[in-house]
Amino acid sequence: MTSTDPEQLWAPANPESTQSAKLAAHVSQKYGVQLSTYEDFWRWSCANRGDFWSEVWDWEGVIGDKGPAPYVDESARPKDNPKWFPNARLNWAENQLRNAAAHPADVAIIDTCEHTSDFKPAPREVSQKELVGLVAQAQAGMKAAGVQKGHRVAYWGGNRLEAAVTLLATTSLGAIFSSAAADFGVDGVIERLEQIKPHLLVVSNGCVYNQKHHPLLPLLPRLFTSLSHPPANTVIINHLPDELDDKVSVSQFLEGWHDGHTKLHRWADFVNHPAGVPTYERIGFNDPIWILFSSGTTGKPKAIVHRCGGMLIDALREHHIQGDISRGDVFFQYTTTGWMMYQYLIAGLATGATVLLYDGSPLKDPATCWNLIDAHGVSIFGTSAKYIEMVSKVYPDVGKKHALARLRQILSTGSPLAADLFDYVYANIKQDLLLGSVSGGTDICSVFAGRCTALPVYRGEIQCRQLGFYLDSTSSDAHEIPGELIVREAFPIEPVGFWPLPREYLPDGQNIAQADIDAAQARFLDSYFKDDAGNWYHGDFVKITRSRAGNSGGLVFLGRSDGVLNPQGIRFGPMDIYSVLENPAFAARGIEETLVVGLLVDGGNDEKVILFVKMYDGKALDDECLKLIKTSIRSARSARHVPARIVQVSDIPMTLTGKKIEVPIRKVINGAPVAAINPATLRNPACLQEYVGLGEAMRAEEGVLVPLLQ
Ligand SMILES: CC(=O)CC(=O)O
Repeated sequence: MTSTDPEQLWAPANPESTQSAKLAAHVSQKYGVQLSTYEDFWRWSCANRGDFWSEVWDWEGVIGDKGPAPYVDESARPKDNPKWFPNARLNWAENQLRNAAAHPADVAIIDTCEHTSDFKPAPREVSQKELVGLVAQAQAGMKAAGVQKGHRVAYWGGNRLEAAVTLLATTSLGAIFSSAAADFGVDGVIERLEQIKPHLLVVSNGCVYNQKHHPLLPLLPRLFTSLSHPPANTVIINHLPDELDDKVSVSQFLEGWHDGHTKLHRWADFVNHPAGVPTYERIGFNDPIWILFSSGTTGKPKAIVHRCGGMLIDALREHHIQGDISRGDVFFQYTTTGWMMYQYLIAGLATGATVLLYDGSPLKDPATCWNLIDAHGVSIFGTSAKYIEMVSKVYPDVGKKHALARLRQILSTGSPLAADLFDYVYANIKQDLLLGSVSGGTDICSVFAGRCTALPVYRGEIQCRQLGFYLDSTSSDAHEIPGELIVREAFPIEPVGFWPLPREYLPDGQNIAQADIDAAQARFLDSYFKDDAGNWYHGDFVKITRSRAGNSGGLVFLGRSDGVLNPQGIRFGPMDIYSVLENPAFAARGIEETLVVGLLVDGGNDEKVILFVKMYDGKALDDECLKLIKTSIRSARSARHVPARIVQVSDIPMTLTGKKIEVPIRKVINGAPVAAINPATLRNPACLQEYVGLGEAMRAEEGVLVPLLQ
């Protein structure tokens, strides 16, 4: 330990009893190697990729046929996107439901949602056996509707039981799932469905958020008439009772809507088939399983297709081997169906744990998640860094108000977790738990920098690089020096490509133009690969620390790599600023949200750091607050980090998944047209125009006469 090492905040009581340590011992013995530390194991897993992932398959008892070795071409670069387990056959849903046979009465899913004064459904507990039956029924409905391997099934609605059943039934047939959250605007949904042309749409009649009913049915006519190929069948789920609100009556909608293209069904009718056990169509490891859309802000959303086998074995690596989640655990990840954390959550079923679903606002009543944790004995709670920050401001004394008796891990993602919030969690929520800041994202539908139960937690750092991923920064072995996050070796959760995939994956692809397939694959290559070595570029700016306690190096994420700031040659990420300001002291001063970007000056040779600040209603950015911001940044970082301008704005633009958009706003304030930003990808596109005006004014004041970015 050196004086610059961050404080160790937690350490496992019994690291050798963790799954990762046991697997390392098994590998050491089997391969005659000595893997004494996590770092040894991580290095071995990166150097022996076929063997490592094959060991994960065996250790996890994956149901299916692994096929013979070799399991991957070890010489292939990430850019070659090699096929993994080329002869394997497996089914994702079969593996998620595999615990039903031995433990039919275990609770598989607890389905909960936000209440209103006139809508208070009790939590639904669904046993393993019941879940299998529900999937069999939904599968029968899908078969009757003609759904087959490779067809797309889309879901639009809340994170409720029927969404999970739809996902499981879709994948049981080898069909491809895609989902949009209930709060996605209809334009965003049109843009997604138009790209993937689903055969079947399952849609909720509405949901509750912020104690209000949000009906979706009124949006359906616009959706259907806008799609060039409306789904042949649409199934409507009564998540809100008909009588709640006359705008949401499913009966009226079913009677009133006849467009002749899509056939409407009630969920209850669609699944009206005998329960029993579904059939499982085993497909190839590299066959598509679901399509996620990236929250890119220019152009159409990227339709990222993930591979079946990778999604299965990597989730087991993540949840069981590195997270020690297993039967008896209750896993609650706060998510909507529009975020990749949805798949991350449902994949917890394969461990035998109970998965808790909650649909609604996590903060309208800030006690909500903590009440669920107490009421249902949640042991693993996943949330976002933003949520933890908000809780620290609006409901700080969680640990005094809640027992949190079984809680042993809190996972945080979505954006980097500031060091102060590590302190907050350990001081105000619970001391004896693993606080895992984790990072990955839509592009890989998983986590590749994250938690490991065998390792300590250091303040402000992600614990480790996950097994099987040769993560590095472009500053390479010069650890502690920030650089771009890259993956140096191929990995099995690399997406198959963007939709539409090459024809070998398209059973019904005869109507897809080759030019569209080629354009999608070219966009895929362009999105992630930019050097001759064929490394994967993830788009993050990161610092990987020296290894401590054998942890393979901790990671500090510093913002999107293309949002890197560089005033007077000092490179730093927006997170360096956010981590100072995301602090209850600033919330108390009225700061709600901030965004940092660079304004190019000196012909583009230099830039000035601009901090946009949104204040809570009725609060103004006064001189005292400005002074506090500057002095805090100066003392926490350096004088070079102090923004050249601090500007109050009415809103900070956010993607549908709640991410700030530094890169497009940087372009806008430097003169690029706002039309390049796709408004359907934002929660609050109306605020963009304000940034156009601010950009013009700032450029005029800085004497920038010609816009420097297009
Ligand atoms: C795991 C993640 O990285 C989640 C996200 O930020 O989208």
